[in-house]
Amino acid sequence: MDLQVEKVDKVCGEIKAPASKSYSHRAFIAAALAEGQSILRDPLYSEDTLATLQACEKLGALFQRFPDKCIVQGTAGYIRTPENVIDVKNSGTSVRILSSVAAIAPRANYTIFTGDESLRTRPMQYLINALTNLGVTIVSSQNNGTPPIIVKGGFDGGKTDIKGNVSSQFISSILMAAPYAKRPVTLNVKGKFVSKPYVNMTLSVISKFGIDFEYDTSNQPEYSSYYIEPQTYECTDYTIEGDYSSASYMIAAAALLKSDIIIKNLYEDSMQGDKVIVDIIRRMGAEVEVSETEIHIKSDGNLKAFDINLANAPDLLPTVAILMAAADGSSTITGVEHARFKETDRVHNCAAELASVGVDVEEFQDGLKISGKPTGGIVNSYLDHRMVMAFYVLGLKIGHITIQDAACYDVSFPNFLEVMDQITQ
Ligand SMILES: O=C(O)C1=C[C@@H](OP(=O)(O)O)[C@@H](O)[C@H](O)C1
Ligand SMILES: C=C(OP(=O)(O)O)C(=O)O
Repeated sequence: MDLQVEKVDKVCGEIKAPASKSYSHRAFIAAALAEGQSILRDPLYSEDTLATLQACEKLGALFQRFPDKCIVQGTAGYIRTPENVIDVKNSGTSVRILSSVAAIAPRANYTIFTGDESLRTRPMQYLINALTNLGVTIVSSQNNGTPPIIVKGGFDGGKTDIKGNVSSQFISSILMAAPYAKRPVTLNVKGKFVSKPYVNMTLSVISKFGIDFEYDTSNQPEYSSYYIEPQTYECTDYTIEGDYSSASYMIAAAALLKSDIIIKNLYEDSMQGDKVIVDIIRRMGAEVEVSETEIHIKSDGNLKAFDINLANAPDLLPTVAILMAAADGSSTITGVEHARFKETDRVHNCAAELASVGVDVEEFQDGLKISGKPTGGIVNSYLDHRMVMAFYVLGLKIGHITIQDAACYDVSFPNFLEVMDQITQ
């Protein structure tokens, strides 16, 4: 499906941000690992989070899905080996976190994870190495460090190191499965630690499900250390907060256009790194009032250039790139080399597609230098949900944008188009 986007004048209304993708993945997995019945309130049912939910069902948990909640009968860690391979489609979070989880299945059985063409390029080697040191048998089927991944049951535990510069999902993965290792697990994250807020989100979820852990981050940037002893996840009643990454498209539209909009379900004390989008639009010139559970944005649509490091918020790269393209002057994004290993190489593809709509862009290894002015044109989405949603917002500002292969916003934000229609009427 191609999307034709035309200019609109203003953004207004009151809207609820969709539920967090990252918290939904973690809540589904923690509930699947818990003893007893958990209630997960306001979860996100998108293509990615459903990939995790269905994988957890194949590993033995029972899910009853309702629009506003999900009731999960957990496995208490006694997971079973699926009858067939598990296809997690486009979801990096699923393949990364569930690879460690599959290792707690009974010994001698194998779980196989695969996914779509993009997923089969996602790096896994650091996780494979770190789990191997913990007594797990795990291989990349083609021996090239990417999925398909084959995991044998059996997670001994012990001590392992991992480099933190490629994906925090490797660290979240080991932390989520560690309580069911035979022995305590010590995980040292070495060197640069990108996307760290996501690891803090993992710790927050496992702690809500009764898991105790210790950590020491005082030696950063050399290393950060995590320690978890054998224990059982407890069922709980857990509410999933709104998603700043998904909301970033509404927030960006509000900053770029004349606006007066309230976005609910965004928590002021959220641990999400992508919360920085609020500071970004403020620095660019929008007026933002933040209260405990919502934000109120007003803008005249004129934005100033600025520079930012997005190492802790890589999913904002496409959103911030289009904001910069519409701003006056020249702006720079740094710290996002790891965004090259997402659904697509987002550093390169953002540069290519901004150039194709008339923007001056310079690409470097860890970021982009961007100076306006976009004129419009045809945008290749590379089947990447965030490229679709970001360029859609740019289209609302400048008009005359056609986005190819645009249906993939389903991956994280199934009602994206309805929500955008609602606020631009
Ligand atoms: O753990 C998570 O939920 C995520 C971690 C981030 O990945 P990296 O840690 O690979 O940067 C982020 O890009 C992804 O969308 C979700
Ligand atoms: C990178 C993303 O997700 P994942 O790693 O789960 O595929 C994303 O949602 O932008």
